[in-house]
Amino acid sequence: MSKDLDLSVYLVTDTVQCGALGVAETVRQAVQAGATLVQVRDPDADDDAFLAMARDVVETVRGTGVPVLLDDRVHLVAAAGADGAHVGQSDMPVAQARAILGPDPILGLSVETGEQLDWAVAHLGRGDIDYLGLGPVRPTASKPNHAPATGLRYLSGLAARSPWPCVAIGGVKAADTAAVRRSGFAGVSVISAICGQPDVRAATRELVNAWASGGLPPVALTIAGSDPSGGAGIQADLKTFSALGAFGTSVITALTAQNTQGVTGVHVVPVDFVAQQFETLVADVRIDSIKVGMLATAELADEVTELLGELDAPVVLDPVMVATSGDRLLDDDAVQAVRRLIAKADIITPNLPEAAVLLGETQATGLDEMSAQAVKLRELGADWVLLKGGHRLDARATDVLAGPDGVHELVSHVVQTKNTHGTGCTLSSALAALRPRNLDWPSTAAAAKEWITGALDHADELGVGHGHGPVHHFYRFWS
Ligand SMILES: Nc1ncnc2c1ncn2[C@@H]1O[C@H](COP(=O)(O)OP(=O)(O)OP(=O)(O)O)[C@@H](O)[C@H]1O
Ligand SMILES: Cc1ncc(CO)c(N)n1
Ligand SMILES: [Mg+2]
Repeated sequence: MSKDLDLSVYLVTDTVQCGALGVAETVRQAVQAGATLVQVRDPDADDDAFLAMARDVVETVRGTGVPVLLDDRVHLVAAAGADGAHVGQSDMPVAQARAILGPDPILGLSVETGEQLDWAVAHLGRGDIDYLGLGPVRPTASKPNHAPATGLRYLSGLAARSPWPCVAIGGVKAADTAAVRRSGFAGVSVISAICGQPDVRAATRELVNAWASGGLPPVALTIAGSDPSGGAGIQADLKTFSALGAFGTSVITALTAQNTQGVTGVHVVPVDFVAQQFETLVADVRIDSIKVGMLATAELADEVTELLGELDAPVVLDPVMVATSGDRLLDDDAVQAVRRLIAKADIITPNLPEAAVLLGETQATGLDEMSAQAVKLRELGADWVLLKGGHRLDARATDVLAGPDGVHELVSHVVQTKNTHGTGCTLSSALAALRPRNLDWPSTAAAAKEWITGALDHADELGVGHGHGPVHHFYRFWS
């Protein structure tokens, strides 16, 4: 009987690495964020302590449908109420384990070499085991004396020959998930990629989302204006997408003649051609995330509102009204149309002047006012509002994120630079690039804030223009 096992995100616990959070709470948060299988592992614990921990984990996941396996301790599976066991090459032989477990519980086997796989194929029936753990992919702290890492290429060769589904194990990181998925595995088995992570849910969701994407990068779409100076607009958006691991696509709403000192002209793209760019693209290319920037006119804003109804990807709306130089980028009569578009957005990212215009109020000066305006802006229809603080820069460069769960502050240090052209475009594009791989908007916003701060930290290394220069979109890549 083939068991319907979801091996995609397989958590192996490590008591030491789980730290103060503890094993059961780590498991609870990981399962909440989408972990599909749990193996309780602690080679140093005695049976009594191990059984207590296993029972705690079984109770923690009760009702979720997520199976709990015991590492090596086949004889404790029934007492723990667990769903099966996993044995290594030096643990109890599979035949003996299966005799103790009976036919129904899940049984996994570690395999490190081709010879071990050949032995299993020659000596084990299809139903004797349910999956193989192939590894180690790379040296792992969890098994310091383990067989030398054989690497994914070698292991995928084993997976291709295996009659059982296989998980990749041993030093597997979130960044490996795409390659593992493309290499024919049924899942990733991880310890330190989840255990001991500062945010277990976010770490787990990154694995879940990477696996769900089939190993492909998210495709992000920017619907915005062109900034020839490269610091803002679609140019900044596409650089940001690329720097953060998304494939960038674009629909251009307006051409600007612009440099780091100002905007000398705007040519708005005819609405029908904006629609034609969009329809031609989405007819062929999947879109996982959307950023909307400069719209220039009410007509364009209303057209984009219609077009967005054709997709269900998350939408980041940067309600662009004025460039850093102070030049207008949105007609006065277009504000109401932008308000209508907000209802289609999942998150909006106004700066302080834009928030004041959208609310018909004066610009917030203090943090309390920022929070109040961010909360009030949610009434326009977007669940999340990221009110950017670049125009009032307190000591922590505080932005305010308001959502269904309240208000979050996003903080960093203040970067002493004049090169802040396009910071808002860049931040909103970072949200669009990161959202498909993240747990939720708060974790996405925290990652985007960290990234934009780094781009500002390195902005002075570019030397572009004599006015407010661009931020450094590729600071993580250029030496
Ligand atoms: N000097 C700085 N130091 C640190 N963070 C900054 C600085 N200037 C801006 N930021 C951050 O950059 C992000 C963008 O905020 P900002 O208010 O500049 O957006 P914006 O006005 O829409 O930018 P633009 O319109 O030029 O694209 C925010 O996270 C803000 O806190
Ligand atoms: C094209 C374009 N979009 C957005 C901004 C906001 O900075 C800009 N300066 N130029
Ligand atoms: Mg802006």
